[in-house]
Amino acid sequence: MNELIFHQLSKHYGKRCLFTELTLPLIAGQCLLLTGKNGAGKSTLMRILAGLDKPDQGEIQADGKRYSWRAYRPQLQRQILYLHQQPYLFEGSVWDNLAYALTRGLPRSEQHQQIEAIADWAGLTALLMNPAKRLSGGEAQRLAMARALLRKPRALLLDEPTANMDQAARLLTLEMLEDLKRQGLRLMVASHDPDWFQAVTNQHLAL
Ligand SMILES: Nc1ncnc2c1ncn2[C@@H]1O[C@H](COP(=O)(O)OP(=O)(O)OP(=O)(O)O)[C@@H](O)[C@H]1O
Repeated sequence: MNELIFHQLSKHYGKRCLFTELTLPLIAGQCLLLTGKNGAGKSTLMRILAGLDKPDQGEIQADGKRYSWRAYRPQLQRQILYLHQQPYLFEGSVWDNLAYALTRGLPRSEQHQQIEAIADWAGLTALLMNPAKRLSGGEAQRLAMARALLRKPRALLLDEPTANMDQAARLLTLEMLEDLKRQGLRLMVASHDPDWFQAVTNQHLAL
């Protein structure tokens, strides 16, 4: 059993309702596309799923049991990673940023192997010793994805992942998302440009 379903999710700010009693399954190997106009609540919803913001109410059905959002919050923060469209990168090199995501106490050889493998996957090998803060928008987004994957999440939530990218970088991102689906990861993509993500989308939620 490998289920991860959100039930009865609601969020208001004052009198304004962003969403109410939403049911939302995150399915292994599938991508859910999230659309809605500016201010519709896409980022808020993703931050709630990742345990970063509180809903008014909500429950999680995970692996055969049902939990309140509050009780399951620590697991959400570990299992579901939210990537902002302008990823926060630490001072230091690309390598340092990747190393930061690895479990403490990992043998040095294992650490090197994991960093080199993920850098290769994300097309960052030639940039490993470069300062992370000097990466282009597309490179920074790929580093953020690679760093998140080293934490072995159950789901990755990407907020406008291709904003400010050129055509080649967008295509590369799509290929990476396809590959993550093949590996069985749950994906959610918030975008104002749904046509771009049509090929990787399995479900569509419009807020
Ligand atoms: N802490 C807060 N207090 C009050 N209102 C908030 C708070 N955080 C967000 N909002 C409001 O909630 C609404 C939803 O914001 P959110 O960022 O989730 O929208 P979005 O769909 O991601 O928008 P965009 O497409 O512009 O990124 C907005 O009107 C925003 O101003």
